[in-house]
Amino acid sequence: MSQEYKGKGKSLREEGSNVRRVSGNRPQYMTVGSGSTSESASRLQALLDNDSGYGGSVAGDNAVPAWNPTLTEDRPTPVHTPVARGESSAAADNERRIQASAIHQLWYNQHRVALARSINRVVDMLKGLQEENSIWPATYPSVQRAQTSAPQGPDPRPRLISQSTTAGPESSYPRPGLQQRAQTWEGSNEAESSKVAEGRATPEPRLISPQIAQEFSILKLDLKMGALHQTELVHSLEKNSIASLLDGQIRSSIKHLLSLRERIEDTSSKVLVTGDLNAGKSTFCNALLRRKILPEDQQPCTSIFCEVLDARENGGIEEVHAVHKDVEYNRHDESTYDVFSLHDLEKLVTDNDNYTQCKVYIKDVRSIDESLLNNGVVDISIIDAPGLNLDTTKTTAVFARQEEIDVVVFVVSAANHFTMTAKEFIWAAAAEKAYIFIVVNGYDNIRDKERCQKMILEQVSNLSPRTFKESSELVHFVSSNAIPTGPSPPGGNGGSGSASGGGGGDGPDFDDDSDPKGKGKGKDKEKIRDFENLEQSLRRFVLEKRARSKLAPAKTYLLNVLGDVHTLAQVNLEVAQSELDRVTKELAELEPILEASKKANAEVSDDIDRTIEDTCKEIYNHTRSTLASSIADAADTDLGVPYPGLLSAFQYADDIKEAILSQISASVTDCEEHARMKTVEGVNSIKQLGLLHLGNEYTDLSFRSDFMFRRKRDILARQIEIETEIWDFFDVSTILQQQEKMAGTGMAMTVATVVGGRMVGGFGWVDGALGVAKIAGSRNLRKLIIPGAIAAAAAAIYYILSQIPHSLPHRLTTKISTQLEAIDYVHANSERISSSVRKVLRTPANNLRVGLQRSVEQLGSKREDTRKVKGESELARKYFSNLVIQSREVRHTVEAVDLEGPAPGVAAAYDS
Ligand SMILES: Nc1nc2c(ncn2[C@@H]2O[C@H](COP(=O)(O)OP(=O)(O)OP(=O)(O)O)[C@@H](O)[C@H]2O)c(=O)[nH]1
Repeated sequence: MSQEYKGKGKSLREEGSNVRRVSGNRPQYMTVGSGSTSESASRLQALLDNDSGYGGSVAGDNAVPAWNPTLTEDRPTPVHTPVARGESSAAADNERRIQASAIHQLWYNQHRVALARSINRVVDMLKGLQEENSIWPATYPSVQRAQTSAPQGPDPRPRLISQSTTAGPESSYPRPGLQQRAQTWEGSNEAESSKVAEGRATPEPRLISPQIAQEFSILKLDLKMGALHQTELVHSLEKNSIASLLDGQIRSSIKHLLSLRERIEDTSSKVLVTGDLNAGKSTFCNALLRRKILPEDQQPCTSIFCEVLDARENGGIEEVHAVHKDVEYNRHDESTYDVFSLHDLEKLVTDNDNYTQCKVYIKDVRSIDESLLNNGVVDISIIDAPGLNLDTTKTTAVFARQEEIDVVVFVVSAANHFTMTAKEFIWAAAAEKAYIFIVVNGYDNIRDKERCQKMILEQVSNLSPRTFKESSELVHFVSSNAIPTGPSPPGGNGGSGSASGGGGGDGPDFDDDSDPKGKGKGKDKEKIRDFENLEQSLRRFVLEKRARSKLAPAKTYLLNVLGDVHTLAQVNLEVAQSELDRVTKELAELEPILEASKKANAEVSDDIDRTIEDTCKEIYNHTRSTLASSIADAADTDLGVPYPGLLSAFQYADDIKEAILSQISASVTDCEEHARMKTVEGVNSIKQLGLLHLGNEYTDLSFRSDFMFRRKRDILARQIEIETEIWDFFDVSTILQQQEKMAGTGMAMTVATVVGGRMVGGFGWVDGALGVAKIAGSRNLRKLIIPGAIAAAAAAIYYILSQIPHSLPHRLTTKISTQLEAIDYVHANSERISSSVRKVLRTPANNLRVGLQRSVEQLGSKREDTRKVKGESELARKYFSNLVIQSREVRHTVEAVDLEGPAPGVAAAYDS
């Protein structure tokens, strides 16, 4: 950094050469010296040369950008007008001034740097806040009201920020210029309709007390919409909308901070001279310049702002630049202004439609320790504003608030005191400028001077208490027209070498190069002395107290913005913390639920499988056994088919067949009915599982059991095709079976049985016949043999035919059973029924599985979301807790910049 100051060191080492250094576009300053600068003064000056403004402690601190290397250019050694004093006393005076000036500059630099560094930190802070706000939309505190209307039930959102925690001393430190705002808020709060309060049903989780909300000054969200109260508006907005509004406020705050930094780095100061119409503002400016530059008239004449600057800033050329409307003045761009000579000024300022302001470059005729413009310390320009009236009050007030205006000099007519417009202006300006320099002009017109002073001061105490506190320095009673002025520009107003005596008519008449101090007599002398006093005070005010005028706005703004940032950080820290607590709790609850859900998912899946398998197995077995026994017992059951007799035996066989088949079919239907019932049970048990594990999230599917087994009824008749054969009617085994059954039941053996049995049994019957023959004798036997045989045969035939109703069903059943076996009927049907059930059960089962899976997935993604929120909240908490600390630190630094105390150095130089 020291390199940046090489140039300066050189310029100051050239001290004594008494030449003005010209470097580039920078305003030029005189680097002068008496040649008799003492060692201590040189040391101080050298110290100043090397003073980067940061002191030794901050070498290498990258956070602070390099200053303009011309830092010390605004504090060269003042040159002095030789006075008629002893040479040694003049030299001592000179040295004292050099030292004082240097000390003052060191003091000034120190504060300036502290503030500039704080501005940098706050800008970084705000940029960080902006970034954070885009990731984690910051909460803007709302006013806490209608607490009683807040529901008492469980609130899933973070807890309220209690008034006691946020309204502590940390957050409510005094900040400048907030009184009015606080009143406005209080009034509006009271006026809030209960309807609106009721309408806001949702309790806002991040509330702070109205006091804190009122304190927002810089980052206050300015919403002007309809009749809704501002707080209501903020409240009714989405969090993201608030965040984007806040982003806008931060952005404009950063912009303002950067312009403030530019301003405090700017070495020049602007003095705005304003006041009532015809109060003598132009006369006062001319008196300050000791030249009749600005037109004076008994009628209001100044209609535009005239900024008087040192001609050195315009290459030493005296001229007027009339700035075009709606363009920004740039001296190097002639399209932004028109050039006029000084004597055109009168016309320019009185009758003007084309220009908004004039830049008047003049050569300063005064010496460096007398002149305000050319004071050797800082570039000063004087702005003569139009007289205030209802039209111009606002414009001028806006102008006065412009950042580059350091000092407002208010000219008030001693005869008129403060008019209403004057009061309005001062009130408005007081918000921005802590102090106003008041010139009570035309004092020569006042007879009872004491009374005038008393009344004016009383008014000042009401208008600007701080100015009143320093009224000896800031309120001056003068007669500007009594000050002798130099020659006016060629063709301009005023006369060469004569004082302006237009108003009072008692102005002294001095020669140009004569010493007015020496020639003024009596009252005039007094007036001149008063004016010189004013000049010294004004110099002090501008030069010495420029720390206040230039640095105070930066300090004020910094304190305000830091206060806002601090409050925002505190509120958001609490919000982030409660958010973190909430999600941590939520996560702690969620994790086991998720795990249980995963486990349940697997278990339920097994349960479902088991239910389906068990049901199907049971149905299969049941069907199989039912059908098997139904087929086997078909012949023995009452088929309900009456035997129509031998003639219809074949029809009878067909009927029997049909009856057997329909019996089997009926049995199948029974099995299906059973399966249906079991399916309903299965579906219900799956539903129970669903309700158990998914609760309300379970979506039940409507199940229509009557839709099951609808197609199939005549399948069996088509499958079985049995031809009735003759032998089916004579089923011997059935007959024998029948016989055995009868024997078993104790019935007597009939001949036919014996005969039939033997006959059917083989040739054994011959033996039987022989046996009978032996008993009956052979002759008799021979007689009996033929009819006997016929009878026996007839009996046997009869018997056999009579057995058809018994034997036929068995025979047919056997045949059907054989065919059914061949087509694996029992298994096929059992399989059909059970697989149909399986299919039906799979639908709710899959539905439940999907539901369970979805539930697990939802829980999983909820956990992910919660984890994300937790991560973000953690970062936000860290960020805001750092911000709380940082903003507090910077605030302490800014508070330590004491602009109120007496500025060291210069006072000693000018007090003498
Ligand atoms: N008696 C007396 N007359 C003064 C004094 N100062 C100014 N005047 C006169 O008052 C009249 C108005 O002075 P200006 O300087 O033009 O007033 P102004 O405030 O600049 O006027 P506008 O800018 O047009 O509002 C002139 O005639 C001045 O001579 C003073 O101290 N005493």
